[in-house]
Amino acid sequence: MSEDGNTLFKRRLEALRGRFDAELPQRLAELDSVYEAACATADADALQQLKRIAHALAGSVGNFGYHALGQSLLQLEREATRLAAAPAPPDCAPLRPLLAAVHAARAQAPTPVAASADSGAARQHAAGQTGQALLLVQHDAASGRALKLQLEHFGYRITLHQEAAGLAALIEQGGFDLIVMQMQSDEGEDSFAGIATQLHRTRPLPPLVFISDRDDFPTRLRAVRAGGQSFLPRPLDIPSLADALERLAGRGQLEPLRALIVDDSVALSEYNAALLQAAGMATRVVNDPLLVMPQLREFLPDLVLLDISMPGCDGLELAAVIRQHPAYVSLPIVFCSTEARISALLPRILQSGDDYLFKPLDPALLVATAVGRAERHRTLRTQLARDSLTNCLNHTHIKEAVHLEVERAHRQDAPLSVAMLDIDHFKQVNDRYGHPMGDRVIRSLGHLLRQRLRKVDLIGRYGGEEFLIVLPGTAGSDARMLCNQLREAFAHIQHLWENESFHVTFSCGIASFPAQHDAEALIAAADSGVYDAKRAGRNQVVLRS
Ligand SMILES: Nc1nc2c(ncn2[C@@H]2O[C@H](COP(=O)(O)OP(=O)(O)OP(=O)(O)O)[C@@H](O)[C@H]2O)c(=O)[nH]1
Repeated sequence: MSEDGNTLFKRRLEALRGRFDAELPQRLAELDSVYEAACATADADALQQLKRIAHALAGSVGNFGYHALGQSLLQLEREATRLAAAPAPPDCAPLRPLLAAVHAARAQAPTPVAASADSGAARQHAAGQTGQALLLVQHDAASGRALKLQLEHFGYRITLHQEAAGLAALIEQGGFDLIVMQMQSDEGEDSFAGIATQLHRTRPLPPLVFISDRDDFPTRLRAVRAGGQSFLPRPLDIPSLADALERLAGRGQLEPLRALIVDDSVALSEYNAALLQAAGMATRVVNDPLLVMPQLREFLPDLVLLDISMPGCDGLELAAVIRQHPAYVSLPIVFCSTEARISALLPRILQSGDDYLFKPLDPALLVATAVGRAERHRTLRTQLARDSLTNCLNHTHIKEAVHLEVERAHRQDAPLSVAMLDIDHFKQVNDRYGHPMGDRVIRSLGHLLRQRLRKVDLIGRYGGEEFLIVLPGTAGSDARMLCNQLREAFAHIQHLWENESFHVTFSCGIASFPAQHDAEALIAAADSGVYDAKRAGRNQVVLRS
């Protein structure tokens, strides 16, 4: 985390503690009054309630620095558990000194809240961004400008640099996500690569791709020694370069991991959310276990962090209900509770959960566990949901995404557009240049869409040479403008085959919610828009009303 990020994070935790401090007197007063009721009625149910409140508080206070208070609450909980299990009407007298100890511990000043969740294991999950910054180092002005233009079609923000002078300073100054560098220039063999080699010895460079006029072993070795992670010989195939850049930047994994936090304590769940957000995760908090199922469906978490002790439905019961749904059979569930409770329930916890953490939660352990589990789940789910040629969602999953987004648009009363893109005269591409070249053209369109669309947009390969994109919050007229930009960018991409280069276009149909009211109607209308665009001459966008 950067200095600023860390300061902001600390401030946020302090603010959460401020809220927790403000709520604490009321929670302790509630404990007192349940204790009074338990004494007056000698009722085991009242003792159970006392136990539950002490347990919930013990789980939260430690995270806000009240360690002595947490310990005294645990002792109170233990004693209440013992008394509630006694066969005779319970005698509350042994609880009085323990309750007094709770109030005494409350008077002790808390220790500062955890400063940072950063640790070796707490890796920042790369944040997504459109328009990655790319440094293009090309000696030859004309080919540099042409390459700049081609890469801009894919959505990269390009800085073109043409001389050895100033190159080291430019790279050292930073701010580039990727570097594409020509190996040879007329200033001498490897003049650029020599600079990269010097820099590479002293610091990590951004992912670096070399382009070379020569393709022999010594040249490739020099590229490796200069820190090059990819090497492409000329004549340069632009989609292959774009593929290499996407692979190096790991764009397939840029969407943040999602954690659903289920805990009846508002303060504790927000605290945990702040820790996970600081580690790059997107979070959603649910304080009422009965509201979890719709949130699972809408938020599609990569992990559920589940408190065990909750009123109405405890964490173990909730996990069992979640597992009844085939879609959530492999969703990681991490339970949280106090050590004594986890130890007692371990067999049941391991039956429906994947891991468990003791409260108060250790921030670094929480982050490491959550990120690690969520990352594995995401990788697995991605492999199942993605089309292997393009790395876009496959047919089933993009259709499912349309259904989910239509539901969301209904709920939020927000616009939504879907667009079907169908490559023009694709049979001719295959017939003339061969099937593998056709595959590369399909991949380049998938790549362009990933680069140019927002993170919230969904991209799927609907059929052979057909893509379906889902644009939440986007009205039809805006979608038409966007698809026309995509259409022009794609039409400008130069595909290279042997010594020939060629261009390909697509036709596009758009349909929007609420004019089309359900997912099937949207897809059908977008499809008929494609049909109209083809009939009108191809390489155009048709918006169906
Ligand atoms: N290379 C490649 N070709 C594919 C793939 N899937 C489908 N195709 C081919 O895509 C072509 C689609 O052809 P058509 O549906 O006749 O349409 P078109 O030639 O694109 O013509 P219009 O859509 O009318 O512009 C067929 O030749 C399919 O074999 C694929 O994964 N890779």
